[in-house]
Amino acid sequence: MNPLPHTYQEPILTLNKVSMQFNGELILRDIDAQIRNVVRPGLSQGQVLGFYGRSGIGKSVLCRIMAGLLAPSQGTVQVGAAQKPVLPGAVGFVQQRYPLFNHRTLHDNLLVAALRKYPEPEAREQVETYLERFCLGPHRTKYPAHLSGGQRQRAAIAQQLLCSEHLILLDEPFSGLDVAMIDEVKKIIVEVTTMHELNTVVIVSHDLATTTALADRLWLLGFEKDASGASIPGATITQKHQYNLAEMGFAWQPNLESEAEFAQFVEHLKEEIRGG
Ligand SMILES: Nc1ncnc2c1ncn2[C@@H]1O[C@H](COP(=O)(O)OP(=O)(O)OP(=O)(O)O)[C@@H](O)[C@H]1O
Repeated sequence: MNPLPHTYQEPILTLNKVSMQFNGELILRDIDAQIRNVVRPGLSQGQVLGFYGRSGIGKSVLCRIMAGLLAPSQGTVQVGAAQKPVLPGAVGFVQQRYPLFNHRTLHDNLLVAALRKYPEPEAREQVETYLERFCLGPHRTKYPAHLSGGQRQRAAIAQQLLCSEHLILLDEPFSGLDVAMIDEVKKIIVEVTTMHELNTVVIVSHDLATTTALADRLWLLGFEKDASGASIPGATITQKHQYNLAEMGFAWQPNLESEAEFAQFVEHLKEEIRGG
């Protein structure tokens, strides 16, 4: 497919020789990868990274490292336009259970998050903006236990965006959702990326078609092979497995999922994941 016009500016997330081992077992090895600010003429366009790999390969470990919640054994993670070393709280992390404070209303959950980043009057304004844009206004006085799964998820995404610096990781955002809810979450992700051009969403998912259709870049975590064909310990993201979907013509295209070329690419990804 024909790529849509775009250019790249400053780096937003840089992994520099990141390795991780637990008790002598090498889980991640020498990961060098980067997300840059993508700019489309006349549009406010954030970045969406799809992040894949076989179950148990180290995706959650790398997410915790990218979120500053776990220090790598070696290497560095730099975030933001200033490319500072990541600190806990700088990167939003929406985990599968969408943790919210149960004893606070939806509005107050968002306000607590916003007050971590903004002074009070601005924090309240930001909360109102997010309640409206994520269609949560009518539920503002409800407690988390009284929200639907989709509402909780939207609230958790809003909460993390309110207190983080543009970068947000979503762990399996489509799992366990019906088709209507998947459409809702897709809309929210597009909404997030059009709110600010530095907004960057990292989606960790086993739902390759849905995630790839939303993404402009993919990282695939896998094992490299040695000359004898045996896997080298420690999963990594090779250059070959850092797909630039914008340049391949697979980014920002409407109805991408119904295109034969796209379906073939998703099959290719499945093969690479099986092989890796
Ligand atoms: N704190 C820890 N101590 C020891 N080993 C750990 C620790 N955390 C993770 N691991 C190991 O690291 C490996 C990668 O785990 P991780 O949860 O990152 O996999 P994953 O790719 O996210 O899997 P899934 O897709 O099934 O969620 C596993 O073998 C796991 O047992």
